Amino acid sequence: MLTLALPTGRSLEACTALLLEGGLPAEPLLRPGRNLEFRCGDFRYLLAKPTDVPTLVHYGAADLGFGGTDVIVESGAELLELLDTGEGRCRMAVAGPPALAERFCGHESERMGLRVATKYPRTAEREFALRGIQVRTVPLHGSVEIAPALGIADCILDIVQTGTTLKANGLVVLEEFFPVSLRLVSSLAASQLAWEALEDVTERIARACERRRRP
Ligand SMILES: Nc1ncnc2c1ncn2[C@@H]1O[C@H](COP(=O)(O)OP(=O)(O)OP(=O)(O)O)[C@@H](O)[C@H]1O
Ligand SMILES: O=P(O)(O)OC[C@H]1O[C@H](OP(=O)(O)OP(=O)(O)O)[C@H](O)[C@@H]1O
Repeated sequence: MLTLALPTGRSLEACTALLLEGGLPAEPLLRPGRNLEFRCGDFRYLLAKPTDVPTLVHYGAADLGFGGTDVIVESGAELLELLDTGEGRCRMAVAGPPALAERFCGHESERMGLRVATKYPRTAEREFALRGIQVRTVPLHGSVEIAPALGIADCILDIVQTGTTLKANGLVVLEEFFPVSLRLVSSLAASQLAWEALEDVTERIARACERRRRP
């Protein structure tokens, strides 16, 4: 039996669709109610907060999991990426008031010490450090775009999809760090102990992704 950890929230619908379109038994996920665990044939599904999926996979509570690149990178968990589903595409970007744009065009020293509000403090520290810039993170759990107007941060690091939230809060993209999309990951242990089963599931989901991409 394989255990898959699935993120609740906006990604659950896409995960369920990919499983069903890949021919995996996942019908109960269409009406999950308050249940957090489902068994269907040879599969067991766990519903978890998106940010907890990498942790469940890392600690072996699940063999596989679906997660956005944003939460996977932020978790710091050592996972094996099996597939980029192409769903939930957006980008991890630094944004701020337009007046800050000049500092982002100039030398790194102009960005030193910036206060960055974010749901992704580890990612912020790592990505800015890779660019030779030390920042101070202001950790928040949501509504990050309001932080510069409140005076508690100079800029934000968050995911941007349509840009609607940035625009509504008077912010612009200053720099894009990396693309984000929904990935299928496994633990290193599961990849060694159950490689054939993982490969079969990955291929089925990959075919479902391909069919979705076809016009
Ligand atoms: N605007 C967006 N566009 C595309 N994908 C997004 C967007 N916002 C979040 N995501 C993806 O969805 C995931 C988080 O989903 P969501 O925002 O529903 O989480 P949540 O609110 O913590 O979930 P829950 O409803 O269980 O509390 C992220 O990992 C990201 O990859
Ligand atoms: O570019 P857009 O299409 O506007 O999407 C980006 C917004 O979506 C996500 O927020 P979410 O809806 O999850 O709200 P929260 O993080 O503030 O709770 C993300 O954190 C951005 O705020």
